[in-house]
Amino acid sequence: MSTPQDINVKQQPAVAATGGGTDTLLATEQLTKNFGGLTAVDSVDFSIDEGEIRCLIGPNGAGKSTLLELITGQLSPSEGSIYFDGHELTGLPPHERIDTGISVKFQSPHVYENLTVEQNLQVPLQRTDRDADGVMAETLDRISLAEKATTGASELSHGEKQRLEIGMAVTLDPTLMLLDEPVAGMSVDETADVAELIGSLHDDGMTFLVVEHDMEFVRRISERVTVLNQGSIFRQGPIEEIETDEDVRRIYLGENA
Ligand SMILES: Nc1ncnc2c1ncn2[C@@H]1O[C@H](COP(=O)(O)OP(=O)(O)OP(=O)(O)O)[C@@H](O)[C@H]1O
Repeated sequence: MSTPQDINVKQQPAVAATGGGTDTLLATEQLTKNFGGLTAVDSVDFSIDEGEIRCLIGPNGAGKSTLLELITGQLSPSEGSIYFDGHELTGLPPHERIDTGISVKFQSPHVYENLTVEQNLQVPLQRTDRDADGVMAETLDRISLAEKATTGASELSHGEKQRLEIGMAVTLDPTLMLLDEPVAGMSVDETADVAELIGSLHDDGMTFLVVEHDMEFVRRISERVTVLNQGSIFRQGPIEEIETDEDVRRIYLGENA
């Protein structure tokens, strides 16, 4: 098992190559993942600045979830490196990455159906030495589930379950939150609630990387967007530029337009 090295990401070539500024929080360098003969993520140099809400978009099979899972450590890269907040993450197991300040909410809800809302939040809280009562009250309030604290998770709507899972990640007070399709299958109102929740966490300084297909939601939460296509970064820039880019429309937006 490798140990975190004190690497200043600001000095990494990948950061310079991808235009990362002096506040780069996460950087990947030549990150590659092969599944047999298929290259799902192909030599990706990618970076996120501290305080950003970055959305990662792209057609089905572009490699978005794979990139996320390489960052969390669910998958090991075939080649390349990942740096976060001054440490090299490559080779660290997922739980050690969480300890560096990365939390993740995967695509499908991972709440404990047989526990109440409060008990679900207690699960990650046990990992921390934070003031459990204070964090519990604040989180319930943030995710608008205070009135359902003692309700069984199985009785929650899809949107409430998604908010609960974001809340579970928030209890760890992460620096970077990774969200994989957080509003998939949600109603317009539920989607608006999640956008508001992300906005309020961002106001408090949290950085986000969000994989999402819902362009209305992307427009609402993100200023800067990265487009992945066939495992490579295809375009990167402000949402207004990305949306009007003919090539992006062709490979991605055309699907949903
Ligand atoms: N465990 C795996 N084994 C083999 N191939 C995989 C595995 N995981 C993903 N792939 C393949 O890698 C490619 C990228 O998949 P990935 O799920 O990362 O794409 P995505 O952009 O997240 O797609 P979607 O938007 O549909 O979720 C796809 O061709 C997929 O079939």
